[in-house]
Amino acid sequence: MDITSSFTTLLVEDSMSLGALYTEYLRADGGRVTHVNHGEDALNELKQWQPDLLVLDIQLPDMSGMDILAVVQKEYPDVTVIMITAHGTIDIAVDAMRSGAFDFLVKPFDAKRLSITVRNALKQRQLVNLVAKYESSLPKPRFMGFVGESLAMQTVYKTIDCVANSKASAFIVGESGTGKEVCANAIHHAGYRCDGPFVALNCASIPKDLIESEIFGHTKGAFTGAVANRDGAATRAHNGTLFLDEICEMDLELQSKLLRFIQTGVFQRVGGTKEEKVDVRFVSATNRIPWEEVKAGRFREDLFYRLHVIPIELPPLRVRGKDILLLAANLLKEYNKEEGKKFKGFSSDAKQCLKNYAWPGNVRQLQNVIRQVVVLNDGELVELDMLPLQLTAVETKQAHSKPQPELQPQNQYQSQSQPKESSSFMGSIEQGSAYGSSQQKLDENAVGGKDNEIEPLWLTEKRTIEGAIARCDGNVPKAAALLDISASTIYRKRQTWEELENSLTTS
Ligand SMILES: Nc1ncnc2c1ncn2[C@@H]1O[C@H](COP(=O)(O)OP(=O)(O)OP(=O)(O)O)[C@@H](O)[C@H]1O
Repeated sequence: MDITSSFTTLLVEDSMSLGALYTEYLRADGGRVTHVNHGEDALNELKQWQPDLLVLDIQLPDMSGMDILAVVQKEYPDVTVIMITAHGTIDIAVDAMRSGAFDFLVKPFDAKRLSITVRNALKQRQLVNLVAKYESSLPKPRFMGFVGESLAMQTVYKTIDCVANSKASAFIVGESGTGKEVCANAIHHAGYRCDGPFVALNCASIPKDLIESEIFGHTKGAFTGAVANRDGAATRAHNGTLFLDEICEMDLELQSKLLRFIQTGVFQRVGGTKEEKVDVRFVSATNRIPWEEVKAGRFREDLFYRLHVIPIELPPLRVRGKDILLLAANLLKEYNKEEGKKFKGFSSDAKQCLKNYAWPGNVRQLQNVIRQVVVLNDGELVELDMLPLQLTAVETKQAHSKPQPELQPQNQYQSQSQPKESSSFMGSIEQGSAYGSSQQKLDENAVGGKDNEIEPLWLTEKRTIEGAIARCDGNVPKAAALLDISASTIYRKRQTWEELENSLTTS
């Protein structure tokens, strides 16, 4: 293919006669040329369209070609610039190349000289485009805070790229710990709103009677404790992104107020009388199945359609193949650094175990496991017996068809190669006696005794979680934070326990 067969050029040359001459040269080479003779005109043209080549005289009546070059480098980096210089300004032309111009031509030059420079410039453009195309077709191992090169994650990255510059509402679904917040952040930072604020609001962790004021703000005296006017998330997110995490946990009454806000961008503070208008892009997330919530009457259908414009599904870690080891290796490196350890990698048994495990808590659980291994062990290679018992026990991907309980944050992570006393590095919640006895049962089972005392895992988990809530004086969000799970996970689990208990009493 002839690379010069069709290219567009903006020629900026103040001399009418030279402009006409260069236009003729460029057209003879196959270019479509627009000629202007003032810098201001050039900048106006560039606002309307971007040529393949900008052939730019350094000395212009109203400004220097260097000023235009600076604008092009910043705002239109894909435009290739060739500077035209008189003998006395060669030094400036050299500076121009340092600042990103492709080449320069010294006046006077003939058609042949111009043609060679243009061909070189077009050839370089073609190569740059080819490399960019090739690079974009390669799987990306990292993307805007994500680590992962599986096909499933490449699809997520592509979707984020496509939606980032749109104002359409995005709705992220995925199990707990799959990276929904990372995704919301990526959508914000990859788009034109990146210089604006990113405001995240966890609808599950804010008490019901405070959430309206958290979103819309309040006026002084609106309720007991409202000692001053306060901006809500809606105001703070103006010109940016409002991330509504755990949206399905939102109270139905508030859902209707949110619907109006989403439709109009207009809201009123709690206790206020004035309407305020903001420009906000909405990104929502849930680890529930949103349509099921609509069918169950817990999530308004009209709100669902407003928010669920661009759905993004984050795959669970267990279906992400080689991402498990890629993430594990990255985390090992990171935690090594933080903990001053020297691990270089994983033994093949350990790798196999990590790959086979079902990861019900997804990336967050993997983080916890690797952190635990690094804190509790020393050496160069992570061996199988350094992994928590839970991983080396029976649960495999095949056995795991739906989200399972999160890993317990304490002794269940106990490394088999370490003494028990060293296991409380996460010690935000002390070991409850019920939890302690269940660990004891596990240990007894490990040495082959008292099988009849083993209870279902969900009961152990329930005791641990309810114990943590009791220790936090009934504050579910606080307990969730200390257990390193989300509040909605607790609510979901409570529902499941209830169902299990009901089925046990009826059977
Ligand atoms: N692909 C990934 N690469 C690197 N880190 C990740 C990835 N996915 C998640 N993480 C990390 O895992 C942790 C959990 O991620 P995040 O909070 O975004 O999950 P989530 O789906 O919002 O969970 P939840 O529903 O429980 O709130 C964070 O520390 C995040 O940085």
